[in-house]
Amino acid sequence: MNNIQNAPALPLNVGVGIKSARSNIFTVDGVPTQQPQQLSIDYSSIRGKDVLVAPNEEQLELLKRRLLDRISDSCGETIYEIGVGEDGRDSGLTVEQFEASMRTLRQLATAIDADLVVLRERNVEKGKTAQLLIRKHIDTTDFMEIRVAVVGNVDAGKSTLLGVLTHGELDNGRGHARQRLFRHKHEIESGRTSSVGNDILGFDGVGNVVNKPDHGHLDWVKICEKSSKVITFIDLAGHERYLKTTVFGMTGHAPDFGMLMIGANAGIIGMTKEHLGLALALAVPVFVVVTKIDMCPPNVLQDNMKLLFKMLKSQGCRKVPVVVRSQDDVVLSATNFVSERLCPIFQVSNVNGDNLELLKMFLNLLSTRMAGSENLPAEFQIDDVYSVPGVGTVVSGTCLQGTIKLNDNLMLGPNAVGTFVPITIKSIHRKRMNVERVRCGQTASFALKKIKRTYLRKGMVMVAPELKPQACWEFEGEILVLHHPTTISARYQAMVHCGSIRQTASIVRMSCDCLRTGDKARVKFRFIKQPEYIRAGQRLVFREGRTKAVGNILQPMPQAAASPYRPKPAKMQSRAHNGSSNSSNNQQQQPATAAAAAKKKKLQKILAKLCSDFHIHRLNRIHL
Ligand SMILES: Nc1nc2c(ncn2[C@@H]2O[C@H](COP(=O)(O)OP(=O)(O)OP(=O)(O)O)[C@@H](O)[C@H]2O)c(=O)[nH]1
Repeated sequence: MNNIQNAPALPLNVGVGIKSARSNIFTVDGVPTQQPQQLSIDYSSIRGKDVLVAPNEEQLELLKRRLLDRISDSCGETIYEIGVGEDGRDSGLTVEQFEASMRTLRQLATAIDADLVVLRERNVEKGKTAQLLIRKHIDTTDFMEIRVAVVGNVDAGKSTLLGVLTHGELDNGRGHARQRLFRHKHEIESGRTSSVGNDILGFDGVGNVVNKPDHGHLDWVKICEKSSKVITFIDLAGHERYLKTTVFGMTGHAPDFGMLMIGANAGIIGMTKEHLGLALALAVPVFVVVTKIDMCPPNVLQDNMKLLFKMLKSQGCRKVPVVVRSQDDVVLSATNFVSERLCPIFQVSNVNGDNLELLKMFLNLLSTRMAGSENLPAEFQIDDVYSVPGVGTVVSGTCLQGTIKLNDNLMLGPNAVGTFVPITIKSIHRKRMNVERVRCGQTASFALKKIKRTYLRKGMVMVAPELKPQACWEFEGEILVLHHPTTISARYQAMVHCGSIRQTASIVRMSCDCLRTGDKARVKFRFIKQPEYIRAGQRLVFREGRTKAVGNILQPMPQAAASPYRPKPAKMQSRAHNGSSNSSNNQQQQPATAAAAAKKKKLQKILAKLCSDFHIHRLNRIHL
């Protein structure tokens, strides 16, 4: 079985001078900038493996700038490798050089007000190297935020693992740990998650868990105040019945990573492949957690691991699976995880706690994928709307770009006719904590001034006025059909999930006559109910029952007008039916219209009877 040591070598995104996953635009104060002249900082004098041993004043200043830059690039922390040169070759320091380098790095960390933790020390041919986590102190109202979507089949142990991680108490194997996470009575009774849940796990500057439940309850504000990094778990339902909600959790809640849970004894069953496919389609990097290893016979575990490896390595996934067994493996997999190809696998038990520490260490090292667009105009997608007594209308969601501050004026929309209205931000909460601003990649709730709850819906956005937002009835996208029993042709209707938008759309035209499983096409869609705010490049999922297509938006079409005409949906077409789409559409339209007319007549009859029974005359005015 593969261990991380046997996995193909992947480039590390750490180390002095080794390029970070995101583009580096260097600045004097470590804040990312778009100004090209700042790129001219010459770092050539700090490229050597022994630069930290005895740097001069100038080198020290450059090292500090470089460190600040890397920290701001990763939104608050970086993993630094000492004893490795810029080119990655010729690594290793003598014991004295290593000690001197550590002293310099500690000095630098103090100078920039950061914590430093040694993650991994290694003896290589020419001496010693180490990887260290440098995490900047941030004030009590700020913290780094990583969102992890928790997916997997029913009974894989998702809610249980989250209960164990966030409450620090092991499970009894009969559902004890998950009880605190359920939000509805029917969930407690059935033991099944049906909604999108949020649970948080906080880490301090040196990576210790700060969650301290008080009589089984977690105080989110206290956790956030003590945390440098907060992991938000988006707990999703495993049952097929709730797939629509699970898809919404994966698209609307903008997760940075996916945690695919698999029961060791059950293996890859039910919705496991479906959920993995969804994460892959949305380009969300996935790691796997195999639970229940305490109750699984070794031969069953081995067989299921073989199948898991086979699935991850298959053409559709193209992942490099690695089993994480030690702290070294954790550091290696966390630092290479952004490459999206690596798929770390943890084997844990929620009952006896096996390997849970490795999983926590891994979670502590994850860094956000949504960074670097703080200076752009603000864009916030709404995934939920509430009416809070004494506060008013509250919306929650994710800031996709820019920064939003208290009393900012933004444009909210689109409404049913595609317009946006100006609104003012009254107050901001992050994880139930009052804050003054929210940056890209962070989730938040806003209390809005002078707006009714009924005006709002999931899928709306709040954007900076300079973006001049426009709503679209139509857009062009490129889709790949993952599954359809027969063929898809023009006028086919299905649900489009795109960000927090969830609306039925109809295919207006396609670049080919019909689409079958595995086919790719350029397709023009039209929303059925109302126009939406969409952007080019957004990922989308197009599904109806077992039919599933994935793709991305190529071109929003804000100029397309609303039409009173709604195309009749095209139901599944038979395989034999491959002729010209136009003629076939006409043939189909007649029975569809006839059926609609018959339905209307029947409804009119019922209505007339109701009116005469109850002596109501005004009902006659209702148009069917
Ligand atoms: N022995 C053992 N039992 C476990 C472990 N993890 C979870 N369980 C048990 O497995 C059962 C199902 O766990 P859940 O956490 O409800 O599973 P789920 O994946 O959240 O299920 P849905 O919410 O329906 O999607 C519960 O009775 C848990 O006590 C484990 O590591 N070992």
